[in-house]
Amino acid sequence: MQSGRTTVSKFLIEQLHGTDDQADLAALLVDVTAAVKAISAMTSKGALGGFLGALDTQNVQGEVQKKLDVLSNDAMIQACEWGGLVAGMASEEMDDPYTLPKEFERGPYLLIFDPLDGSSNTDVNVSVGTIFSVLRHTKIGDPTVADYLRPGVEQVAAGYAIYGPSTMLVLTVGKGTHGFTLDREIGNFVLTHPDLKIPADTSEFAINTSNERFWEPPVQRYVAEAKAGKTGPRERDFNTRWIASMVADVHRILMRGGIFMYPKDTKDPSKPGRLRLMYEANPIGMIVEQAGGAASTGRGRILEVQPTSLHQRVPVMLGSKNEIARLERYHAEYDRGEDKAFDSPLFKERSLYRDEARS
Ligand SMILES: O=P(O)(O)OC[C@H]1O[C@](O)(COP(=O)(O)O)[C@@H](O)[C@@H]1O
Repeated sequence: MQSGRTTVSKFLIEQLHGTDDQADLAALLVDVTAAVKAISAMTSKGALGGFLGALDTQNVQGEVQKKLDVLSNDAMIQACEWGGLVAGMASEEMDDPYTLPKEFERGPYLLIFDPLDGSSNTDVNVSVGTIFSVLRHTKIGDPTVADYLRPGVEQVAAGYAIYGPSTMLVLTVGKGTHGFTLDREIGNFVLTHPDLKIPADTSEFAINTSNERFWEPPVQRYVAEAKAGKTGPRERDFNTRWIASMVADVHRILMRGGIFMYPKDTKDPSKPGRLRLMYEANPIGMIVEQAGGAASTGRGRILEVQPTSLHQRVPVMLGSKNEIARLERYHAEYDRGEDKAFDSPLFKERSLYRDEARS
């Protein structure tokens, strides 16, 4: 390996030196990187390995499972169950938490993950990812579901892998957010993006605009003003991107700023959003905050949401903190009934959206 390069294991041991989690947490995260390398090999092989396509099974969200969803889930379990570092695991692809086989020692952590994020993109060769969150588990014996339902502020580590042109790992143990690139020649992740910082301001937003008429007015207002650009109250032009892989959209924001939104909408009022709190919003929220950004439901900090179920969904708005602050202000004005913006000419044009969303 080229001199001066730092591998992820060396980096973690240095970052965790002298902390309670010194050895075990570093070891667990290294086990996670082993799973990520296995998933990276499968995603990069694609059709050659017969890894594409869907199964005739559905996960607890009612989504048709892709072959890679299940294979990635297996890879995470096999890499992390044997080391005596976890007491249990929970995943987007499993209805209930995974109980370790009897022969494996129970460890001090709970690992919660989305084994393959953006799986709607697997068959079209667009970047996908793996997202993970680590909580401390101090109780003796197998954890109950309630042991997992802890707010994001209690995470001791979080990260994601992105399987794109290169495979990268971005993680935090609460001391900033750092990026590593998989060097396939040595089979290891090397520190390439230390101390990532998200600019406070941005002119780039990411949201699935096909849901626009279902959004709440504060989000309609924010997007309408961004689209109006120089001709509107923001007096500058905005750009938009939507990859439909949260990891890929968030990675872009860590590289150059921006905001990502998957707000609640009236498409399915029973669901307060599409993305899951425990293994999407919380880990990404910690990564973004540790990089100087903000992560909000629109009405408060995501990491302070008290979970009530393993697969619950939340509205997600995250990225450049000044734009998130603006979005929160729009929500507060709307909730106080002070949404004067909706009397603006910009909105008179778009009255269609407003009325429907209020009804
Ligand atoms: O299909 P939509 O509405 O654009 O939603 C895309 C969003 O859904 C997700 O694919 C959900 O994640 P999963 O693929 O893990 O279910 C996110 O990665 C992405 O941001």
